[in-house]
Amino acid sequence: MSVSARTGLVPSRTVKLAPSILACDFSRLGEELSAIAGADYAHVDVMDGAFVPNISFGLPILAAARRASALFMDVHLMIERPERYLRDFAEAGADGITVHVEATQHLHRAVQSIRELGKRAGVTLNPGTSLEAVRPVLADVDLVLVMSVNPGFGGQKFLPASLERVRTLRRWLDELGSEAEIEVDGGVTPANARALADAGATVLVAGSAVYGPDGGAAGLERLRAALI
Ligand SMILES: O=C(CO)[C@H](O)[C@H](O)COP(=O)(O)O
Repeated sequence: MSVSARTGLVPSRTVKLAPSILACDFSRLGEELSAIAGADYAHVDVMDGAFVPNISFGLPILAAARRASALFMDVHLMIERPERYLRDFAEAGADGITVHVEATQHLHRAVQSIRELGKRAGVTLNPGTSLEAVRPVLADVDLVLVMSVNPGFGGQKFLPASLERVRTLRRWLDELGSEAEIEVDGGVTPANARALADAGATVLVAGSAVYGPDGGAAGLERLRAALI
């Protein structure tokens, strides 16, 4: 394994890359998914216009992506009361489903339902929400997603306080002996990818840093290079 140019240390964890299809050209969804075939996950951002001030897409687009690609579909539900739709998203092709702590009154039940559907269960929280909100379910989840922008839009600037949040979560998970992933989403670029990995992130989501304005996913290799 390579030595980090920034820290001089050997990273102990492999970092996965999860391009967000929110930034792709939807008129060419199949090609845009093929362009990221070398990634680890396809990140699928579902927004309802209520939990976040934007509407992205829903079940039919996930089902189309599922038909077009064998990639792991990493579905991030930015919707209110996600428990209403967990089965639908599982049946439409999700491999992992992540719900917001702010969007449900029954977090354990939502996580349990995702696992009962045979899917990887994730929880996430907005940048302004205390990390303590996820602590009660840490032993029961497969992934914690740290939002490093306020959710709702791609192309926003990374919030630097997210790095400390990743470090704290990594400590809490290590104390529990948990193998859960720590995923980071929002404003991830080659300039901050290495620091996030060193802080303990194991999955990096990136939209605008992967997909170019004219399509294609040249940014994927730039991100990978930044992690060497
Ligand atoms: O969840 C999201 C927005 O709510 C997006 O996945 C995220 O913002 C990625 O986009 P970018 O890499 O362009 O910041």
